[in-house]
Amino acid sequence: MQSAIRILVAGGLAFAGRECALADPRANTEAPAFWGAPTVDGGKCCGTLGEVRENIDRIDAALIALMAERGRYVHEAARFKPNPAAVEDKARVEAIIRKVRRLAEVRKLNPDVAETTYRAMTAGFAEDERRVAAEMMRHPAR
Ligand SMILES: C=C(O[C@@H]1C=C(C(=O)O)C=C[C@H]1O)C(=O)O
Repeated sequence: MQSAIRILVAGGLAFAGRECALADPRANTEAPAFWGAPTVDGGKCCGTLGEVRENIDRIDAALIALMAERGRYVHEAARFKPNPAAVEDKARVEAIIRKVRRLAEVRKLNPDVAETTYRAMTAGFAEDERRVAAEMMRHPAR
């Protein structure tokens, strides 16, 4: 009796797993869309989740290049701070947040996404700048 129950449960789980695999787009990035029509590039994109992700990967590479350039200026900013405790500038961060929210609106990007990203980014950059400032204090090259 118990083994019959075990077989039924195992069969049910296997069936549910198969259903999930069929419905789960992560299992097949070449499957057609479930809903709607393509919205990007004048309706040319995208036919598959794979195509969506190729574009996201291309944009991520460009964003990282821009972040690296931003990072070089953040390191430069450390030269104008007397010590690591003086690195963080909350008023400047709030001004940046207001600016990027406005820019996002113009570009039809959800301003909340811009704000969340920039709060994380400026916190990360400030941490990095503190490390650079501490290094400068240890080895002043004047
Ligand atoms: C780069 C600076 O230092 C820190 C990093 C900031 C940033 O990532 O934009 C902004 C303000 C500071 O917290 C700066 O003071 O401008």
